[in-house]
Amino acid sequence: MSKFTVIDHPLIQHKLRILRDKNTSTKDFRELVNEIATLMAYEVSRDMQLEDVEIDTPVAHTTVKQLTGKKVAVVPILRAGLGMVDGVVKLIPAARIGHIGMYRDEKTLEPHEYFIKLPEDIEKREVIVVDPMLATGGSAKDAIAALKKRGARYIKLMVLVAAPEGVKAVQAADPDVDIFAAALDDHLNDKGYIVPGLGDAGDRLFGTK
Ligand SMILES: O=c1ccn([C@@H]2O[C@H](COP(=O)(O)O)[C@@H](O)[C@H]2O)c(=O)[nH]1
Ligand SMILES: O=P(O)(O)OP(=O)(O)O
Ligand SMILES: [Mg+2]
Repeated sequence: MSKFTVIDHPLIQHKLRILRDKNTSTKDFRELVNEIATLMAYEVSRDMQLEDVEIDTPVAHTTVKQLTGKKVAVVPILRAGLGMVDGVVKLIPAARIGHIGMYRDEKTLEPHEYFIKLPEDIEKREVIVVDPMLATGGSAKDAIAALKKRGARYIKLMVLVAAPEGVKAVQAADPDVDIFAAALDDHLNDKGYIVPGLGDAGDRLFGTK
């Protein structure tokens, strides 16, 4: 089974507290989503490979570490995942960006894919799928399936708020995909919203409701 990690750093928890508040403005919501994504990316990239290289400091010749290994692709699930991209790219500036457009049918809660565009060499890259909310898990599972169909092999899922139902669903479907969240909430309500959650992340990010 894949790993599920809650990154509960105090700064992340504090920023998430503001994000959840229904009175937080669209502007602040956007900024906070990016800030939390940056802080989470630090932990999500912890297992990146390093190699030894020799350099000269102004004082001595020495052996130090530098990044090696797989390059990264960040793949937001549209729309809401877009809000996390800049935050991750701030830490991993060479990352390529793919996009997967997905909306949830409000009644059935089934995800529907409407757009996909990925870096050509996606099979060689470590892929970080980003979406603020993991609710039923349907959107994440379909996004991961679409990535695997196109050859992606090294996939991580990074969300802000997860519901137990979504974690269970992704772990069952994709035991090779580690999941990182800033919080594990209580449950889903009958409309498929995470409780307590933060509402519809896409609408709050883009001010569409
Ligand atoms: O509280 C919520 C729950 C869901 N969303 C949006 O839906 C998808 C994830 O839903 P799944 O049921 O896991 O497919 C996610 O992309 C969000 O955009 C939400 O905003 N708030
Ligand atoms: O998953 P949805 O339907 O909430 O999509 P969006 O992220 O566009 O709000
Ligand atoms: Mg939405």
